[in-house]
Amino acid sequence: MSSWTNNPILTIEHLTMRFGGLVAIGDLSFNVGRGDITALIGPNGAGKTTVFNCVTGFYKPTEGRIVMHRSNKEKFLLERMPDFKISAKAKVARTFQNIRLFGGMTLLENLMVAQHNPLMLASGFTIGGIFGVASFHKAEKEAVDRARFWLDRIGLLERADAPAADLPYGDQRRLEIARAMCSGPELLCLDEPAAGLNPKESGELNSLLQYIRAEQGTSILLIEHDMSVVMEISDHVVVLDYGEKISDGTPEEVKNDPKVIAAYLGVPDEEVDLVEQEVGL
Ligand SMILES: Nc1ncnc2c1ncn2[C@@H]1O[C@H](COP(=O)(O)OP(=O)(O)OP(=O)(O)O)[C@@H](O)[C@H]1O
Repeated sequence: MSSWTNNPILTIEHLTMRFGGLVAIGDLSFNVGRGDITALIGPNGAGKTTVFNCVTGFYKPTEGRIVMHRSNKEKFLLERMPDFKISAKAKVARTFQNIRLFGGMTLLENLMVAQHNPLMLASGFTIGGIFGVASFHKAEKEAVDRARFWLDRIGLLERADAPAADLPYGDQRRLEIARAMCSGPELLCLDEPAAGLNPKESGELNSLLQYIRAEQGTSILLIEHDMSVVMEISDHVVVLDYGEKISDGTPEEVKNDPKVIAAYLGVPDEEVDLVEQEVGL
């Protein structure tokens, strides 16, 4: 049986999100398997980013439940939590469609900012930091070590003190993922990580994501339009169209699903065979 049925890390149950009269997500249910790379795909406007915004606390869903099952057996109802707690307690981190690094800060500083919460805690909310309390020094050293580990991992350790804005686009994308990893997530949500990357950068991204899954044990949920990335690295693919799930399975199953082909080609189901013949699929 599949990990998303057997051992889910995230369960989304009957999720609905309305914006006034517009139903962006309608009664959507799916699971994310623990240790899997799960891709959420679908045509433009299908509701993918809205799902991410509900999972990470940027939107409060109109209806439905989103449950995070942490490895220590704790359960969190994400639809009831503010975004900072979703990151700190439920251990869900995300990146955005548009890069949101602090361009004027160095690479190292960007990764230190991601660890602000544990550092504040260790400093007793500033006082301990000012007086040089040992626990703060220890936490600070661990934060620097973690930041350096991830810079090394993405091949940017030598540029630790350079401003983030000076990096090429592909490096900035990987730095964002490294920053999200510095918060120690169990589930990493990535919104179009391969957008705008050239084939070499796309290959580097794939290796990084496979490393995160295999060596760090972090589950990944990603929105992606680049089908080569989706087919190469995902274990599980969920397809949305007009806010509803139209397919859910392995990449192979989804690729051959007539409903998916119809949604992508924009033709009715009954005409799929004809269109496939015409385009040579
Ligand atoms: N804050 C909002 N207010 C009103 N409508 C919204 C809001 N956010 C999203 N929508 C609408 O919800 C629908 C789904 O949008 P969403 O951005 O989730 O789709 P998507 O699948 O991520 O699209 P894309 O692939 O183009 O990023 C769209 O019709 C969009 O216009």
